[in-house]
Amino acid sequence: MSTILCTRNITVDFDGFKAIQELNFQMKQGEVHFLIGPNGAGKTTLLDVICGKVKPVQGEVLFKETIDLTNKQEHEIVRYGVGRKFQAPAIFVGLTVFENLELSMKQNRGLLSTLRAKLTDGERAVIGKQLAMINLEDRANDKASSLSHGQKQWLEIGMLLMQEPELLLLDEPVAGMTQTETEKTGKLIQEIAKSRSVLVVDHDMDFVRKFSDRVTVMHEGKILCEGTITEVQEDSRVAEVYLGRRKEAVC
Ligand SMILES: Nc1ncnc2c1ncn2[C@@H]1O[C@H](COP(=O)(O)OP(=O)(O)OP(=O)(O)O)[C@@H](O)[C@H]1O
Repeated sequence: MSTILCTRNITVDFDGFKAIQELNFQMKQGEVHFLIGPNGAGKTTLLDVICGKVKPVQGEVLFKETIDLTNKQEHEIVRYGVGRKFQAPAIFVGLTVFENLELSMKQNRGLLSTLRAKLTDGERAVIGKQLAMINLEDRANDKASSLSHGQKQWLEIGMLLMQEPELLLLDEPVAGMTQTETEKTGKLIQEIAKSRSVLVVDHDMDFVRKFSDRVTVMHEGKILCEGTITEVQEDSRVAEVYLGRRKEAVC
């Protein structure tokens, strides 16, 4: 498997505080890779660096081994094939589920002209396929505002997928979800990873256990250890950094 993403010696400095320190991280193509670690470990900051929201003071981020994302703007990074989902869903609640997906497909037109333009059969089929993937086929014509919390998250994932990213970054995608929604989200991520790579930040250890291919544990801006979830859980350093904070999380 080739490497989809690799960071070399990344350091992020927030006014003298190093949120990430000389970090060398890599993930393989087609992997569901989880980033875990105690609060403040630097997980979200790493996603911010990959998507161009935060610029490191040193190091580089290589996408598909050759594209250096470090000096690219956020919108360019999206075009290169990196999609980022933030914790709060960024959907248009006044539009239908179908329209939200339609809008995501046609970024080069304005909002009104996109909604007035006639879709081709091919485009309808693409949206239909996406609706099935995110389990919202029967909600296509409902306003996004009427969806449950979990369904809104899936809709946003569907919107990101309309851009055909090769790497999808998900920040705590199951936060606030019911057990059933969490389970469906895990299955959706596994389905996505059949054709793309997915990097997920999450605290829900049952979720990580069930759906990760590989796990990286971060602590104080560095990588503490990496491996399968079983390997990571057996590492005494991991138990140590969680002690007194979320001991139960690694047991
Ligand atoms: N814009 C910023 N300015 C200053 N400090 C920041 C900024 N963003 C993050 N930090 C600090 O950097 C550290 C890493 O934050 P980050 O959000 O990446 O951690 P995290 O591992 O995602 O934590 P959590 O699990 O709580 O979300 C924290 O100490 C945080 O307070």
